[in-house]
Amino acid sequence: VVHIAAVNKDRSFDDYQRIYNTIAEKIREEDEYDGYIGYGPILVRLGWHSSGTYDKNDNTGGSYGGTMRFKLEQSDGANNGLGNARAFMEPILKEFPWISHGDLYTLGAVCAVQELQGPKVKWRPGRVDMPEDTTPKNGRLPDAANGADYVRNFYARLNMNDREAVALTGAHCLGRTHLKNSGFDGPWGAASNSFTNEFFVNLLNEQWKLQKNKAGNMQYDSPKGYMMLETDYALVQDPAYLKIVKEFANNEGAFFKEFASCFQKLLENGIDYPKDAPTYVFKTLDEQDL
Ligand code: HEM
Ligand SMILES: Cc1cnc2ccccc2c1N
Repeated sequence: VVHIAAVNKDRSFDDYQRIYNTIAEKIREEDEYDGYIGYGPILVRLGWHSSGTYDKNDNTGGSYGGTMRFKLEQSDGANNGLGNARAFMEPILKEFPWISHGDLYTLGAVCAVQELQGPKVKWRPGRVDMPEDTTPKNGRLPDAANGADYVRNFYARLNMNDREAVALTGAHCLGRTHLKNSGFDGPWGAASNSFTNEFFVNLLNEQWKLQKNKAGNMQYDSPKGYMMLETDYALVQDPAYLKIVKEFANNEGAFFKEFASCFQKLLENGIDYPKDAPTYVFKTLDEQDL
């Protein structure tokens, strides 16, 4: 499968910055969502899950076709709860009908990372909505009840190495698990809407206890009420991963640099960009004094 980015000469940086600003202002406005976590974390998850179906072996899946808009993909249990993120995007699609779903879902994720004080993430337009029958089969998104070998294998399908895998998992500094979505519970109170290297600091510094939660699923809980998935905790069980976790826990800049590059790579997996395709770095609302 080949997905060529469509270069739309009628649209400029300002058009996309306007969509960025609309999303960013809506995140700022609707701050009460999910116990005042806000929509940032779930917008990051929407962009990530739109892209996480990619398979480097046949270049299928990924963000290009915007197939997250179809009910087949939405019915994948791993996507439970993302309807709230899609509902958030509905009015944006109405106001800017010229943007593809793939571009909007990935732009929303980049906007959320930046507005939550994370690193600048480069973004390129050109994804083209594909028909429903191009939707990949369910089952390509990862399952949390696994260890390091599974995690390494899963990320290899997305063409991500150990450093990229650890950096991407660092997005679990944001938001929380919801029993009704995934059968995992928490962190309570400690859920955050600031993009930092806290995930790695907590992983190393907290006392973790593997226990069955009230849905009967295994998760790691800490006395402070934090939680980690088994696939999170795998990052300190595997020596190669552990080395990188320590680096990122001690150097937030190194984490930000790696996240910025592999998040862009994740959102662009499977897409061929013509040499005249533009690359955008959006300004935050703060940088525009908005
Ligand atoms: C092995 C890989 C991964 C697994 C098994 C996994 C699993 C999960 C689970 C079970 C949840 C809770 C969903 C819910 O109950 O609402 C979650 C939430 C989340 N994930 Fe991951 N995840 C993985 C990788 C990633 C990556 C690569 C990113 C982004 C770069 C990411 C970003 C998020 C965010 C931001 C949330 C919070 C969403 C919210 O607060 O509503 N995750 N993840
Ligand atoms: C601290 C922490 C750990 N793991 C998570 C997994 C999914 C979503 C959020 C998480 C989170 N805030």
